[in-house]
Amino acid sequence: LRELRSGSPSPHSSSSASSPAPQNGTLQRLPGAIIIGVRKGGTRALLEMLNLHPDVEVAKAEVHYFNVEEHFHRGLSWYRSQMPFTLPSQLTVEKTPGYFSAPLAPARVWDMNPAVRLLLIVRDPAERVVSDYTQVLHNRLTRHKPYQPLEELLLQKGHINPKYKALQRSLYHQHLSRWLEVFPRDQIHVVDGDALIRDPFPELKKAERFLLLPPKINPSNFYYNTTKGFYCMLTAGHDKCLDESKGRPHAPLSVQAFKQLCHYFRKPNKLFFEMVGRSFSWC
Ligand SMILES: Nc1ncnc2c1ncn2[C@@H]1O[C@H](COP(=O)(O)OS(=O)(=O)O)[C@@H](OP(=O)(O)O)[C@H]1O
Repeated sequence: LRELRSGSPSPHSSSSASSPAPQNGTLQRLPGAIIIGVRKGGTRALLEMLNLHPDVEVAKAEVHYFNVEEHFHRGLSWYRSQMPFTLPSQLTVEKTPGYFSAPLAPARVWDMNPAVRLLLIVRDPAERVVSDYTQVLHNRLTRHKPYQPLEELLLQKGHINPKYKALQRSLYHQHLSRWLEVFPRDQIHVVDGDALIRDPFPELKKAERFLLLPPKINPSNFYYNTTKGFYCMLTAGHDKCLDESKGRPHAPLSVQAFKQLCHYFRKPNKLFFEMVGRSFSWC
């Protein structure tokens, strides 16, 4: 438990677990838990909701340490400097959805701390593709860059184009198998992102248990915001919804193309269900 809380590095890593600059008895510590993905799975919602717990402090921005070479080569002291200040009893959590599909990330995370707890939040992979495209589209429109319609990227001569990056990011079994080459299954907790949208509290309870945290998150920490169309958070009189980049209207896709997408994911989903030992009611 102590190792989990302090995020102690493995004997192979060169730096110590906490920064040398204390602030009111607090230090910056390596994370004891990381939300590794998936992109557009609900990683921000999960991080902010875990942050409701008094024993949890989170890195506000995505750190991209294990998946971006330039960051990784800055070393663990740089990584630690991106973390919040915490007391020894608190758990530091960071989220970078890009870790999940980054080939070198599993071994690098293990080298940092083989006892680190990993959270993976998944969502219907077909919906995730549309969400992923919608985000890229939004970024391109904001920068006045040209863009292709989703259907053009997704289909080639009427068939699913397996080279489309957003599609590949939804092949959860492929990415998870790399993590399972390095980490034992029980060190990776799978969160149902669709369930988190419908009713966050039960998913948060399970995550709390997995992280060995005392049960402090309550149903009263959540309320459904009809304007936002999502659950928002309430703590100590503060009301917090995620920003407008979360829960955007999705880009249009024909019913036929969406059906093809669902069909395409049938086999990969089955492999993923076998890997995690549970199934999800995806399209
Ligand atoms: N409570 C609450 N409020 C708002 N949004 C919520 C919430 N819970 C889950 N979600 C879903 O989170 C999706 C975005 O996922 P991520 O945060 O992982 O996206 S990102 O990869 O960091 O860009 C986002 O996906 P889209 O709806 O496709 O935008 C949301 O559906």
